[in-house]
Amino acid sequence: MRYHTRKMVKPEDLNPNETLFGGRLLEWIDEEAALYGVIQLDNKRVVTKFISEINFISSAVQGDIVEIGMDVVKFGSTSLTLRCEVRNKLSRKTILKVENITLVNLNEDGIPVPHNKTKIEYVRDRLEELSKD
Ligand SMILES: CC(=O)SCCNC(=O)CCNC(=O)[C@H](O)C(C)(C)COP(=O)(O)OP(=O)(O)OC[C@H]1O[C@@H](n2cnc3c(N)ncnc32)[C@H](O)[C@@H]1OP(=O)(O)O
Repeated sequence: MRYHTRKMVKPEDLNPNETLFGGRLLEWIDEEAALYGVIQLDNKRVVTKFISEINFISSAVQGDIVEIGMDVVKFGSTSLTLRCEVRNKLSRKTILKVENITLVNLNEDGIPVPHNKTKIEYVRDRLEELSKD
C-alpha cells in the first residue's frame, strides 16, 4: 500500500458530530482512485465503475492530517481494481477501508477498451524508457 495524498481536515469538512464528513472522505478517495488509474493506465479517460463495502473504522477531527493509500488488487482486461486504506498520518490509526474500487479504461467514444497493463508502473521508469529512444 502506497500513501500518495495527504489532506488536512478543515472546518468545512465536518459533519454535525464535528468529525470528518463521510461524503467528503469518499470524494477524496474517488479522486485519488481516478488519479491512480489515469497514471497507471496512462489514459485520462478512466471512470469509476464499482465501489465495494466501505468500512468507516474510526473518525477524524478538525486539524487531523489523513493520508490516502491505494494498492492494486487486479489488472483486468479493460478494468483495474484497487484497494484503499485511509489512516491518520501521525497516529497511523486506520480511518477507513475499501476492499475493491473498480475503474474502467475507456476510449474517446466512452467504450471500454483493453489497457494492456499487467503490473504497476512508475512514471520515472516510463520517462527513462522514453529518454533511451
Ligand atoms: C472518477 C469518476 O468519478 S467517474 C464518474 C462515475 N462513473 C461513471 O460515470 C461511469 C458510468 N458507467 C459507465 O459508463 C459504464 O458502466 C462503463 C462504460 C464504465 C462500463 O460499461 P459496461 O457495459 O459495464 O462495460 P463492460 O461490461 O464491458 O465491463 C467493463 C469492465 O468492467 C467490469 N465490470 C463491469 N461491471 C462491474 C461491476 N459491477 N463490478 C466490478 N467490475 C465490473 C467488467 O468485468 C470489465 O472488466 P474487464 O474487461 O477487466 O473484465
